[in-house]
Amino acid sequence: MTHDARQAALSVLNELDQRQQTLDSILEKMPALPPRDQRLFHALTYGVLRWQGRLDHIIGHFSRTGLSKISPPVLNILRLGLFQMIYLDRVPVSAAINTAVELARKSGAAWATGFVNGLLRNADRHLGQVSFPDPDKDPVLSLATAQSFPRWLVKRWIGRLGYGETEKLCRIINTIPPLTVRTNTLKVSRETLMASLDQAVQEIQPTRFSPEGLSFSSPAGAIPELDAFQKGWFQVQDEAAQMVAHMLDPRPGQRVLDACAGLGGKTGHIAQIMENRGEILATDHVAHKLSRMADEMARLGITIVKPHVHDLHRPLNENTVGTFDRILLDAPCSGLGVLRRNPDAKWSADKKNLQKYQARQVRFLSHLAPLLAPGGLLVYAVCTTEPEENGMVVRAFTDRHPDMAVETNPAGLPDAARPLLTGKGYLKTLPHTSGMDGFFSVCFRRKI
Ligand SMILES: C[S@@+](CC[C@H](N)C(=O)[O-])C[C@H]1O[C@@H](n2cnc3c(N)ncnc32)[C@H](O)[C@@H]1O
Repeated sequence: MTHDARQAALSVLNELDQRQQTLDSILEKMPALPPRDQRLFHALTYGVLRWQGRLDHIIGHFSRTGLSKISPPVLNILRLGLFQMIYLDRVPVSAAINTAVELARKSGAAWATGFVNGLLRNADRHLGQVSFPDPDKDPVLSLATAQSFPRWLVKRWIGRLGYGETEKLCRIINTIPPLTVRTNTLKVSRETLMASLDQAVQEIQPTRFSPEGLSFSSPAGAIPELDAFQKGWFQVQDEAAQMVAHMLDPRPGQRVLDACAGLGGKTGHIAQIMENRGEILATDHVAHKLSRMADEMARLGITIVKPHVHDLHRPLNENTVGTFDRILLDAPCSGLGVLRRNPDAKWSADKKNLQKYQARQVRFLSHLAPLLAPGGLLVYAVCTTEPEENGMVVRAFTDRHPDMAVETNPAGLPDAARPLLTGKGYLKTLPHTSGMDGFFSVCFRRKI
């Protein structure tokens, strides 16, 4: 991978076009660039993915060749150039165009150099002439184009939330999300952590709903380089995600199953609420995630977590793993509530198939229910607010498992977060109403 920020961003965008990996998984494998290049790389990659739909509309206005006929790498070069011209004040227009032309030259297609140069110079002179679809004539197309979202998603949101709210939601998803961390209360208090981070970050403040959270902007360096991180004083976690372990209400000394533990964001939180006493079986079907999770637990000073590779398409064997007082299913989902952090997911056609996610979630819940001790609690959480993955999963699950009842007033939830509960006991967050990621969680109690 090159050290040049623009070339690196282009490589990542081209790799995403192969549709086999997510942005997160590509970035994980990428060596870090020098800090200044890293910031520009980040701004370019995330910015282009956020604004891709709008950028394409503008490119379409100035191109005589239809977008589908432009080769994907050249289209990405145009998007990168245009993005810098429109959204990055600190990059002079001439630099945006010249570096795009240079990328085209290096791409090997001789014709592309003149095409990129001509189109971007034309766009610079006549940007004001680009018109956008009229919201009165076609609200879906208008919002989808202006705010850069796929039409199917805007149509679904306007149908459910109305035009005005959908516009607010789209606007906030296109902003850079706050950095939020959760204090590791096994090692430090939120106040001490806040004081220790004060010099290294800007605009630091305690979170409103979570008792352990802090949000801030502009850290001086990469998060893993901060002294407080190296001491294991916090984990990076959005405030909405910080609600989930509280919904589960784990107690010291209990047996807990974290069934989709991944890299251990919720596992660490559960362990700290349990005061690092008891046992957490942390399962996932990806072994290397669990080995990173184990390193993460060591950093946090947590000793009660046992990683266990398991594919939840099969039930866990009760004779081997036993029963649990608490079970968390932080389920794989469409992720449509976290598009602000994962803008590449906007453009994944796979996300349309919500029935596929729903069927998997109901199946996983059904495999976990028999492992819950009578009177025990099971939390189902997803980072999406689409009904197919929220209430419809709850109904399908409780229809099949009449012994499981929704806790309408979960005892572990902090008082400050109670206003986020619906009358049915669902905890729902949306970025445009609370500033948090779009999350859904619900707590079931086993009656017998
Ligand atoms: C939402 S993520 C979990 C995030 C994690 N709980 C956290 O807080 O950091 C969902 C997890 O489900 C896992 N997963 C997906 N399919 C699975 C399966 N068939 N069996 C077990 N785990 C699965 C994924 O590897 C992923 O880590």
